[in-house]
Amino acid sequence: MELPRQIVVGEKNIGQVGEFLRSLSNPKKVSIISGKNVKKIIGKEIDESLKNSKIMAVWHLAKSNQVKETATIQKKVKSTKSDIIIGLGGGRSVDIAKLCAFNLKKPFVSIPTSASHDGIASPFVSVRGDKPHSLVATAPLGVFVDLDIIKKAPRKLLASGCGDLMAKVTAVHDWELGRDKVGEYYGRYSANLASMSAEILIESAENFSKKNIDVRVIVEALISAGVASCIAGSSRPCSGAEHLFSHAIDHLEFGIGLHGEKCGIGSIMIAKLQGQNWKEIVKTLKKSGAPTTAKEIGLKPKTLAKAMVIAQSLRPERYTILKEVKMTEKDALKLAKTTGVL
Ligand SMILES: NC(=O)C1=CN([C@@H]2O[C@H](COP(=O)(O)OP(=O)(O)OC[C@H]3O[C@@H](n4cnc5c(N)ncnc54)[C@H](OP(=O)(O)O)[C@@H]3O)[C@@H](O)[C@H]2O)C=CC1
Ligand SMILES: O=C(CO)COP(=O)(O)O
Ligand SMILES: [Zn+2]
Repeated sequence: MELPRQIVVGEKNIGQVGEFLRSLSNPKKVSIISGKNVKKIIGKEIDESLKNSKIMAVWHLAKSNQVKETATIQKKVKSTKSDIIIGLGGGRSVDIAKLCAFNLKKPFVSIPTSASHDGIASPFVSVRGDKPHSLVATAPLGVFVDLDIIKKAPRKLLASGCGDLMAKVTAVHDWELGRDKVGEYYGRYSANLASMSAEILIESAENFSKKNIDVRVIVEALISAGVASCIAGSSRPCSGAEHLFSHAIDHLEFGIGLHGEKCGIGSIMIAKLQGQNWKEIVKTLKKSGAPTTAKEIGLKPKTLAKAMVIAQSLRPERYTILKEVKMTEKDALKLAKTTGVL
């Protein structure tokens, strides 16, 4: 089992990123994989901090995490002979850096600029191929968070992270089904850790308002969920049928909604199928500013229904509640209507 060695969650601390890297493994040269928006916002501060710590930085800007583009970036990163590979940004940049670091056998450092997903501290990379799935890569050696950057990021990204957290309610339930119905390995500790990340959000969201959202709680819960995956050795505690629903939407029509938005909406419907308290999920998502309807993310009823029908086939080996129901498009539409998703 591989776990992050050092996790720093601070406020207005981006200027200390150079010191953080020095204390971690004293690199001379680092490759930073990021996106153009993120570089524009914090590129200067990072360059300055690294310069002060006498670390040379090479930037690589990624537009997509498609296999071809990732391979091109990896080639460029390799040629720099960097000591550390940093993923700076949302899930896309963090994933690309994680994969490059793994393939090039270099340490990986995660510097999320949005709390939009739980890949921040996990060893997994979501891969876009014929059938979406996650690859085991490397857990980050270090995770460095500046909450001030995350607070200033578009609110939609934070809300997406809340959707990815609500997914743990249904993912852990599916894991229990796998244990009970097909004798699958079930790690109680990692399951409880993942459940706790969702429970903490459910409790905290009671006090959320538009102007007052506890960003630290959300970031810490996402990190804990990633650590739960490290301990489990798979994304099982964090990804169940609600993730399959999200992957199925991407499979049918790429570009709809953010990852966590789709997972959050999926968890409402999957919780209803599981006989869990789906209304509590809706309440928490609403309090967090996350979408609870298909319309809010531009998801058409037809795509929703098809996604629910094909979801389980995308990962047949992972037992979920969808194995226990014979889902038709008509059933899916009914489910979406009874839960207010449509
Ligand atoms: N490995 C894992 O376990 C997981 C991986 N994922 C993967 O992560 C990806 C989704 O991540 P997500 O974060 O939702 O989306 P993206 O990484 O695509 O980020 C969405 C947008 O937000 C921008 N952004 C990020 N931070 C800031 C900021 N502080 N201020 C302004 N803009 C900002 C990005 O800018 P820019 O263009 O500059 O990058 C980008 O345009 C998917 O590819 C998914 O497969 C999701 C969940 C788990
Ligand atoms: O998004 C994830 C966990 O939140 C990763 O899950 P997958 O293994 O389904 O890609
Ligand atoms: Zn997820």
